[in-house]
Amino acid sequence: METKATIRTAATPEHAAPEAEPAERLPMSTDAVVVLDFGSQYSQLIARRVREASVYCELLPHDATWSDVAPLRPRGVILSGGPASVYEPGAPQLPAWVLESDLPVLGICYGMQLLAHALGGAVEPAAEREYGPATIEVFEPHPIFAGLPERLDVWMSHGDRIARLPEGFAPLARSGNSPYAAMARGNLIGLQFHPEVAHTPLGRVILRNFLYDVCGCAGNWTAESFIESSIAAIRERVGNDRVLLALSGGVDSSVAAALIHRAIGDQLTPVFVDTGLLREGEPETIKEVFGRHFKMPLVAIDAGERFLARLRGVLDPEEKRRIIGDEFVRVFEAAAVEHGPFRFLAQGTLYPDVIESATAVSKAAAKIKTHHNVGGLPADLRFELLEPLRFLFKDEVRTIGRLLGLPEEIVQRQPFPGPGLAVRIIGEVTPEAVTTVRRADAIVRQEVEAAGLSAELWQFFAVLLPVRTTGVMGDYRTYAQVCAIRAVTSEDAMTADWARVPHELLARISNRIVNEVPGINRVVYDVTSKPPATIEWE
Ligand SMILES: Nc1ncnc2c1ncn2[C@@H]1O[C@H](COP(=O)(O)OP(=O)(O)OP(=O)(O)O)[C@@H](O)[C@H]1O
Ligand SMILES: O=c1[nH]c(=O)c2[nH+]cn([C@@H]3O[C@H](COP(=O)(O)O)[C@@H](O)[C@H]3O)c2[nH]1
Ligand SMILES: NC(=O)CC[C@H](N)C(=O)O
Ligand SMILES: [Mg+2]
Repeated sequence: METKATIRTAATPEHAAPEAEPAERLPMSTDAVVVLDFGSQYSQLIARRVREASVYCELLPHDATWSDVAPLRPRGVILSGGPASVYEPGAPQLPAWVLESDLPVLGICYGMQLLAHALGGAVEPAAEREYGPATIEVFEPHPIFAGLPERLDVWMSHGDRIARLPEGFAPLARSGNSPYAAMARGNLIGLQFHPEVAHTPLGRVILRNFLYDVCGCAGNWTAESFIESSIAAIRERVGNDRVLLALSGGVDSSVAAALIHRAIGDQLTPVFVDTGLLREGEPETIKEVFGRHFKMPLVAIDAGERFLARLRGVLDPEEKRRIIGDEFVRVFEAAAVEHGPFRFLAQGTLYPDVIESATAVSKAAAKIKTHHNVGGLPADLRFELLEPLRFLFKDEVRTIGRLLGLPEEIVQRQPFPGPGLAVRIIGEVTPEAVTTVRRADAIVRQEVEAAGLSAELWQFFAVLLPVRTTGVMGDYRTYAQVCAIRAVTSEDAMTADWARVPHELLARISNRIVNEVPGINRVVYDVTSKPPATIEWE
């Protein structure tokens, strides 16, 4: 379940995400399906829904080859939607292996149109586009609709439609706008609507029908099976060598620590770096909590001055991220001289970090930002990476953490990005700016916790803006900086909504920040969801 042993050399492309070796990802007995990503904004959601149905799956680029896919021994293939039109020149096409493999196929939206196009049907622009809720009428029985009513509320998002079915396909359902809302020929199935989104309320049943009845999956992807197989894989890969674990005290690296420790015991050395960009009280809390719950010695390194020195004068967010990723590794290299030798660097990297950082997962998906622990790693990394959580979503990691016996105070911590306060200071990261945003952040945290809202929110924090505005305090004119408050709800950080927190809470936060934090005279609340914004401002 971790990345393949690759010692990075000068020849390795700069900042490329390390490729994982599929054979290491799951035990022989686990059923898997492949999701081919044609660029839909919902591709990750399909993967999540499949995992929720206890079937292992991976999201692969639409042009993945059979040799990419074969090690997973898939029992079926799901084709995602996508922004292109199949009949346009250059539109992504169906890889030949999909039909040659005789595997069951579920094409969703663009995926359905591709199946139709590849098998001799006709796809054309629809006279009327169909975006939003629709009701379909299922008039032909098929296992994909087993146990479902004849009329189904679904979510549509398409501008093309199938004008003629390919030979041998039967229409299964229609909507007001789509005469072919679903089609099938045996185990080749197409759906014009999106079963993966919450707005298709019975979509999970449709996906389960595909996975269990059409593909014959047993649903044996569970947290317990993951723990067992990763422990075996870690032992085999690490052998008698030693591992340096980058421990932030956050959920992901704490769970990685517990898992790897269970596999290799004291061959593991956790290293916590105080980057000088952490929240108020964080270094102390982490050392204290770690000492209470983990039976391993922790190496703590104070590297605040190094990080701040390298960030001086840097304004560009991606440049900040790259520098921080690089500096982390330099600190680990120095730690290796003192406490090593270490063959492996372990990190709590998760699937969303990988998906959003690089185009390694999806050539059709754009790079949003360089997570310091993925795309921000230097090209000359001297460690092999050990990332046992690299294919997991956050909720899966929390479940695994609980099964490994970690307490709620660790498992429920709000996520905090590795680049820390540096990406919450828009513009240059100066020691003064760090002090200012840290104080404001502490107030946000205290007040949200006092209001009893922390469990409902995914993240809540302060952002310091490089904007000064006029104010009046004690009859004097002030001209000081603006602080933005960000509070979001989310399931997995891939999408998020701004939290509708009580106005009284915002009033208390605003009052305290303006009164207690020198340099800030105005507080604003961020009311943007993700997408179109991201959770962090940089
Ligand atoms: N201050 C730090 N010291 C050592 N390693 C760190 C530090 N900050 C981040 N890392 C490494 O980078 C990885 C990614 O950071 P990230 O914030 O995504 O995960 P996390 O801190 O483990 O969990 P969470 O998302 O809950 O904060 C961590 O899992 C850890 O391996
Ligand atoms: O370890 C990390 N290194 C990073 O470089 C990084 N950037 C964002 N985040 C966290 O990831 C989630 C999604 O954030 P965005 O919506 O801002 O992309 C949110 O939970 C962010 O806090 C990071 N975590
Ligand atoms: N959501 C989709 O997959 C859209 C498919 C195609 N681009 C269309 O507009 O019909
Ligand atoms: Mg963190």
